[in-house]
Amino acid sequence: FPSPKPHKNPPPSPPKLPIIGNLHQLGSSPHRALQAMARSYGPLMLIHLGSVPVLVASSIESAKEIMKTHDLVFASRPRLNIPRRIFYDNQDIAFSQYGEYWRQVKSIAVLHLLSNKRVQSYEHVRVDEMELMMQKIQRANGSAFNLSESLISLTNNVVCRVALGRTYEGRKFKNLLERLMELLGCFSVGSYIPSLKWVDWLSGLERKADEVSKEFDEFLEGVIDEHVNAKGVVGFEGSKGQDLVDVLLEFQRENVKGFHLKRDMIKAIIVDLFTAGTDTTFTSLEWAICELLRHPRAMQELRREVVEIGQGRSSITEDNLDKLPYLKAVIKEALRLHTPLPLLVPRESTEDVKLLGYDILSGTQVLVNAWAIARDPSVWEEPEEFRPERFLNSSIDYKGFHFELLPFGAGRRGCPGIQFAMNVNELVLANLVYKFDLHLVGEGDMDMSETNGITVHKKHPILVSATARF
Ligand code: HEM
Repeated sequence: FPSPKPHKNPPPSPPKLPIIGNLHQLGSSPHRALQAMARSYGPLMLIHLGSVPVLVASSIESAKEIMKTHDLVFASRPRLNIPRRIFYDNQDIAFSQYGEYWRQVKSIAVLHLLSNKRVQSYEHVRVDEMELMMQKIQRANGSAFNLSESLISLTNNVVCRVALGRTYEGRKFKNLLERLMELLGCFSVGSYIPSLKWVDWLSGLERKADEVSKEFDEFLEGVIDEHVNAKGVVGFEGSKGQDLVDVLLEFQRENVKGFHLKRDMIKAIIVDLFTAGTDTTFTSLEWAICELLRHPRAMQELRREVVEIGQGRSSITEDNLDKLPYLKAVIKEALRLHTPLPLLVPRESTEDVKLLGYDILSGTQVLVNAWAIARDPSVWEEPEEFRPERFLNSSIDYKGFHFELLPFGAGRRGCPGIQFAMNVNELVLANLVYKFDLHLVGEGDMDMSETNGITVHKKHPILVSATARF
């Protein structure tokens, strides 16, 4: 925790309560509560979660200051109680503190695990899993079909096959992943109010985190042993070439640049790929489909585009995807309205710094309200409306260079999995709309309630009735 230093010119702060600070104001939907607070206290405000000062950025300018102008100062992450227990003392990529270790593992991720070339090499995995899902929908033969559940299986299976070489479809693995994600979304009192650390223990939160990480560890031990024993027989059932565990084990053997990748580090990175890669990808796809079902004109336009490209062939292939501007616009618009991680992943400053005239102390936690920026009426026309057309003649992209649209963050800490996620989402969405007429099951409008947690899902699954078009 930061040492109490005199604070010369801090950003505006809402009044706080003793001990809990502003915690009680966050409610079940912190991104919405913080958006409302920013209307009174400005686009750069300092709130207090327990005893921890947290800087909240809610405008393009303030986000740019943090993730571009002073990106290096804000390139660390806070040490939080639950992630520390899950990621082998933060030896993963997403939660590790800024420094040489993070630089090494991030560069392994960017250059070797998630590079465009590597992602491309798994096209067969995406196509297989997409076709399997389409067959399941077809078999439902027009009766109510839980599309959300199917999308979760698809994203889990893709990450499993790419990372581990095969799928683990049993209920047990799915349940383990669900518990892991739920824990990451839990609020740990002890991380913010040191004097109440015992609450995490008493509530069973720490025990649950330790149990889940132990179970995951046993699972990963088995996976790694399997890979080590199968040395030379690269790739498992159904996969061609290397999977990501193979790539990491090769790094370990070769000791590249004198950097020794220990077994715990490999496991932490794999857990990261699951926690950062499955839920986010599934959620963004689910919201995109949900908006299309609510907006028949947009659905029709996308249908027109894919039919023109598909020309009666059985599927839309990956090499067609670049010829589908409306598809890309739909996905961008869904990411704008439903930023899967609305407050991104918290950062932490490592030096004192001046931001928009305010003094920010070293050790301040930072949240960027990307969701609020993406709905800012001073930036976006009719921001609450789903209008994919807004992106058709616009250069605005989500890769971290346009600060009005930041679903993947930006700068050094930006998401390395954009290509991975987008290849899955574009392929699945294009084929779903190409192959089926989808209708919402049930009466009335689609329920748009959100879950609370680090990733914001649709609360209730999408149930559709699908008629095959071929
Ligand atoms: C639609 C899907 C996804 C969304 C919305 C998303 C979003 C994000 C965000 C907001 C961050 C934090 C960025 C920041 O601090 O500036 C992040 C980091 C990260 N993401 Fe993603 N992500 C997605 C998919 C993926 C996938 C598929 C993978 C890997 C398979 C992945 C791996 C990571 C990792 C390893 C980090 C940590 C980077 C670091 O701390 O240096 N993400 N992601």
